[in-house]
Amino acid sequence: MLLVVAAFIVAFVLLLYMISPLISPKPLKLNGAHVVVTGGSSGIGKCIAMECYKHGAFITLVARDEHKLVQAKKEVEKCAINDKQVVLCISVDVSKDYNQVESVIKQAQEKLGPVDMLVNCAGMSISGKFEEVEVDRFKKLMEVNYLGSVYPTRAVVTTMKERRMGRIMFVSSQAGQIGLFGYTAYSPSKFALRGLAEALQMEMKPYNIYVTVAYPPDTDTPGFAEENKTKPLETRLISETSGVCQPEQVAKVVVKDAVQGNFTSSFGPDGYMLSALTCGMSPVTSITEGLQQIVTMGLFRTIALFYLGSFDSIVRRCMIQREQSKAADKRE
Ligand SMILES: NC(=O)C1=CN([C@@H]2O[C@H](COP(=O)(O)OP(=O)(O)OC[C@H]3O[C@@H](n4cnc5c(N)ncnc54)[C@H](OP(=O)(O)O)[C@@H]3O)[C@@H](O)[C@H]2O)C=CC1
Ligand SMILES: CCCCCCCCCCCCCCCC(=O)[C@@H](N)CO
Repeated sequence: MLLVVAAFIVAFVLLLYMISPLISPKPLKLNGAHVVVTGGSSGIGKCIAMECYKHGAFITLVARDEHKLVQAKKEVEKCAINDKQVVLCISVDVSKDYNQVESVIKQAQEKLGPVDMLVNCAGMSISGKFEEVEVDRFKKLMEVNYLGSVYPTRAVVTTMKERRMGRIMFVSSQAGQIGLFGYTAYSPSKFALRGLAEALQMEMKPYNIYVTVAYPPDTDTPGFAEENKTKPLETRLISETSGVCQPEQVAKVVVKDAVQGNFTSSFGPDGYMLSALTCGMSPVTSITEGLQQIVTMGLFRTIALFYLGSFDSIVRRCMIQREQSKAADKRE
């Protein structure tokens, strides 16, 4: 009898342990909130700012080029839902000097109040074969994509912890979930954000601060157009698997996930599968999410093997084609 009771108690405690991390946080109210968007002057970042503005937020746009910032400010202002809303522009390089980043964030907080949500979207991509990418580009991408997210985050967390509230978003990429041909410099800088986010979330959760990592596929932006100018054929063919989406759609999804406090934000069916497959030890934010991961893991891994096979064959085909055309050139 005693044994049965003890077994029940143990089972109950285990169940509580399993369920406790699954409890969803309370959604953030965007109306009246101060949202800082780095990389807010273009592409995905600009659309995230517009999406938040449509929900009544106050916005600080952070980027380097002042002209682009002013243009973006005008576009964001068109999305206003009341006449109290304000868009502030700050020109700074988020990847260079921490003190500078800290001081501009301070300025923004003085003008628009404490930051409720930080969106780390400033970033860039360089693609190319490993041995053809200039060595200093590896450092550059880590600086912009990784340190450029660490610095603004570091500048806001103290106040967030004091206020016992906040949201921090990191814009990674599907190339931050899977390493692809041509992304030897880019992928690591996006994988790094995941590690940062996991560690940070564990520290921040008791303070009611929730971290979101967004993994968009190729998205139709000025940055994407720039990247395409030098993208290897292999990278293009492999990326086409998950298609190109519009920044407005991406913005809608990621803002919703951040508001809800979801740790992972993915886009489209491939994005969904990739996220379930690569969930690892990442935090779970709802019971459905946890159950879906448990049930689909084996199936998605099976599907993934077919994808990997097709990527390998793309790489092989491109190599053979290149060798043939080289040989033909020699003959001429
Ligand atoms: N488009 C895509 O296919 C995908 C993009 N992503 C990621 O989304 C993010 C946004 O991409 P996207 O919208 O395409 O890019 P864009 O090139 O269109 O916009 C990038 C933004 O970041 C700013 N920025 C770049 N470097 C710095 C810096 N050092 N300091 C401050 N601001 C900076 C730019 O302004 P300025 O140059 O004036 O500083 C600009 O506002 C990036 O992190 C990218 O890696 C992820 C998946 C897919
Ligand atoms: C079950 C398994 C499913 C597997 C699906 C795999 C799909 C892989 C596609 C990867 C696309 C990478 C896009 C990178 C976008 C990016 O970050 C740059 N464009 C930035 O400018």
